[in-house]
Amino acid sequence: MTSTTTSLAELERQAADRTSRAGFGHDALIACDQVVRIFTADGVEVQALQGLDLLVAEGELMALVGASGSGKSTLLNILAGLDVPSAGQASVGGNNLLTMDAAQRLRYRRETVGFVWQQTARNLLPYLTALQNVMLPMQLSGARSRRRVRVERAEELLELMDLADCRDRRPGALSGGQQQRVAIAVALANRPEVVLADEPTGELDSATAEQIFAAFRTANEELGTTIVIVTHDQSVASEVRRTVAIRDGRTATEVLRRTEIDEHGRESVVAREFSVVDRSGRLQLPRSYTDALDIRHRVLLELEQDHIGVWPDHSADEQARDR
Ligand SMILES: Nc1ncnc2c1ncn2[C@@H]1O[C@H](COP(=O)(O)OP(=O)(O)OP(=O)(O)O)[C@@H](O)[C@H]1O
Repeated sequence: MTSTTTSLAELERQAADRTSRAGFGHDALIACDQVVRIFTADGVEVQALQGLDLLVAEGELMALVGASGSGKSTLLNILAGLDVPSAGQASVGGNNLLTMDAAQRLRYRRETVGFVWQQTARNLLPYLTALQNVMLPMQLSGARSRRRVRVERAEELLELMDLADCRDRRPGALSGGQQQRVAIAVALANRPEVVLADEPTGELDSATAEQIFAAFRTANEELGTTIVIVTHDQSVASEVRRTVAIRDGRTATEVLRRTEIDEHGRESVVAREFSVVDRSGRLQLPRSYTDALDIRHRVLLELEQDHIGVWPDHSADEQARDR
C-alpha cells in the first residue's frame, strides 16, 4: 500500500515536472530550449549549437559573447529567421522558429525582428538616401500607411539616432558610425519587438563604437525594443546588465551587473559571473578553473548544506603511484 502511495506521488511529481518544462520560458520574449544546429560540410558533421538554452525578457538590452566558432552567429541567424535549428525549441514573441511556413517567416523577418550587421554595406542600399533607406522596410512590409506617415516615422527615427542633418545623404557621404546609426534606424522602422546586432561595432574605432552603443541604448530606453548584441568588444559587453557567454555551442556563463549605492551615496556597478546550469543539469566549469586544478576527465562532487563541492579526481595518478 505504502509503495503504491509513493509511486503515485512520484508519478504526480513527474507530471508536474513535465508541465513546468512545457512552460519553459513561456513569459520570455526569446526562448531557446536545447537548441541544436548541425551543419554537414564535405561529409563531416559540425555541431554548431549543442543544446543551447537562452531566455531573454521583453525590454532587455543584452550582449552575447564567445570565442570565434562558439556558435554566436549560428544562434543569431536562427533568431533572425534566416536559419532553422536541427532540433530543440526556439521562439521569439510567440513565433515558433521551427514550424513557421515561408509566408510566416517572411512576415516575421519584416515585422518581428530587425537586424544590424557588422558590414555596413549589408545594412544599407548605397543609392538611397538615409531617409529612403529607413522608409524602405515600411514600404516592403505592405502596410498601407500613407507616404507622409512613412516620411514622418523615418524622420523621427533619424532624429532619435541624432542624424537629422544626414537625412538626404547617401551612405557613401556618411562616416562608418553614421552609417551604423542609420542601420539601427532601418532596423527599427517597422517597430520590431527585437533588434539583433552581429558585431555592430566591429569595423569602428572605440569612440565611434561608444556612440553606436549609446544609439542602441536610446532605442531600448525610448522605444522599449529588446536588443541582443553579439560582440567581441569588451567595452560594449561591460555596458549591459547581462552578458551571456557561449562556449562550444552552449550557454556557459552569465555576467550580471547591478548598480549599488554605498553609505556615502556613491554609485558603483557590481558585476558577478555565474555559471549556467542547463535544463539537464549540465554545467560548464570555466577553463581557467579546470586548468588551475588540472581537471581533465572526472570530478568528485559533494553536496553540502548550501553549496556543492567540486574536487579534481586524481585517483588514476594515485593508482599509478601505488603501482
Ligand atoms: N554553413 C555552415 N556550414 C558548415 N559549418 C558551419 C556553417 N556555419 C557555421 N559553421 C560552423 O559552426 C561553428 C559555429 O560557427 P559560428 O559562425 O556560429 O561561430 P561564431 O561564434 O559566430 O564565430 P565568429 O565569432 O568567428 O563569427 C563553427 O565551427 C563553424 O565552422
